[in-house]
Amino acid sequence: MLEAISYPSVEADSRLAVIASRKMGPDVALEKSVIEILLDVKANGDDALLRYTRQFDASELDAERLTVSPEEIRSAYDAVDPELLGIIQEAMANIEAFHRQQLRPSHFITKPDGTFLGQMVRPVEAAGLYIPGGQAGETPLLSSVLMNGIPARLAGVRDIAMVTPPRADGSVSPALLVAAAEVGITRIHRAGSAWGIAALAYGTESVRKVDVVVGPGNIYVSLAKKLVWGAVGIDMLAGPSEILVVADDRGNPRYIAADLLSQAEHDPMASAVLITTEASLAEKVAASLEEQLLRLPRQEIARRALRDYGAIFLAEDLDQALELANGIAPEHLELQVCDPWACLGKIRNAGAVFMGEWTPEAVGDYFAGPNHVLPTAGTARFASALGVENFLKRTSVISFSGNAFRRDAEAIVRMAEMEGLEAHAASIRVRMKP
Ligand SMILES: NC(=O)c1ccc[n+]([C@@H]2O[C@H](COP(=O)([O-])OP(=O)(O)OC[C@H]3O[C@@H](n4cnc5c(N)ncnc54)[C@H](O)[C@@H]3O)[C@@H](O)[C@H]2O)c1
Ligand SMILES: N[C@H](CO)Cc1c[nH]c[nH+]1
Ligand SMILES: [Zn+2]
Repeated sequence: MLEAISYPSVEADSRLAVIASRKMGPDVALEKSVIEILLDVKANGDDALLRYTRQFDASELDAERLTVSPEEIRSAYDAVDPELLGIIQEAMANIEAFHRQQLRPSHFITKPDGTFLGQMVRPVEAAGLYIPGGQAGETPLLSSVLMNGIPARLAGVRDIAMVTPPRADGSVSPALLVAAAEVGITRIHRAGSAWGIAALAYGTESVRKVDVVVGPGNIYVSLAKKLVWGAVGIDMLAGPSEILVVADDRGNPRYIAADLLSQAEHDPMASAVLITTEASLAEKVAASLEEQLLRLPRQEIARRALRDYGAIFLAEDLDQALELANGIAPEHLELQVCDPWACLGKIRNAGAVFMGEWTPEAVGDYFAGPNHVLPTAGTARFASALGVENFLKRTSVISFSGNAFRRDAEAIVRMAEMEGLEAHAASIRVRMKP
């Protein structure tokens, strides 16, 4: 049972340090194990992929099944409830409408002296999406297919690859396959964890390498993404989920407990924190957590997340509660307060903010439209939600006329000389002579 901790206090500081320990700091043992996997896949391709997949996910998988066949996708449509397909399409429409606003055209400016300056926006040629398999591949995050795939398609990426861990019998959930087909994913490979990321980054016989790797995942996935950055681009570190609820006396304890559990059930490494100004609310939320936990199929996962990375902090006032939230910089921040709009301006660090009692975090996970792939472990201080821009590059374009060149030549030569870069200066001077 979570007990409220007064904030500020020594006890609060030590609990905050535990929560902060989820940050991806140097962890020699973990990094070593992930680096070994990455190097193995880089050197041994499909052989390594199959070895890890058989060891961790599907003991019988063979090389021919590393890539999902078109027949499997066709038969997935027969296995999926048409009502679910309709819901997927409805969610897609919301997500697409929201992300369409993120498209930015190339732009150029022209000057009277004949100078053209601009920025050409182009999609990456190939993107790789990591779609979590869930525990033992049994609870695949089909909503993550939509959240990753739709911005990639809107950006104009031609080759959209997806990797996901297979289930124990080697299959991939039909719902996941249907969602991928609906979104326009071009190829699907059965490969999870760090080896899936390595396959996308370095390529294997079966998996063509990509230019950018995006998507959420557990600690191994996130660390692998961090380590392959440079060989490919990545979106951010979207690791184990987290929720932080700020509540005043108007907060509904049952709703708050339910929302905390909605993220705690993702992963034993998930984090769920309540900061409230009301001691009686803190007690009621703690009791409701216990009661609701008993009804959850993923009770064990949620319980561990709460035990290891859960907390209830009792702040002196709302401003202090919001400041503490800014310091934690959570992936999801719920404002379960009397006037959430009055608080919004004080929020500086959060992946997404959920306003008031009718906006539980799960609304954003599935349906509202903004992306649910979000920065975790304090990285919301500098990172943002996945979006169309993660699949785009901007190339600068510069065109000078002779007049513009002659006007600026001397100044450029002076700057090059100041840096001691004579060849730079010479490349200007050679054009200054008749
Ligand atoms: N931040 C976000 O935007 C966001 C969005 C959705 C999900 N998530 C998070 O993504 C994660 C999904 O995790 P998941 O388990 O459902 O799926 P996952 O695909 O990320 O993890 C399962 C994979 O990890 C492998 N694995 C297990 N133990 C391993 C080990 N010791 N070494 C290497 N690999 C190992 C499994 O074999 C499997 O391939 C959760 O933490 C969830 O909270 C985050
Ligand atoms: N809450 C997750 C992001 O942390 C996204 C998700 C997918 N399905 C359910 N939830
Ligand atoms: Zn969720």
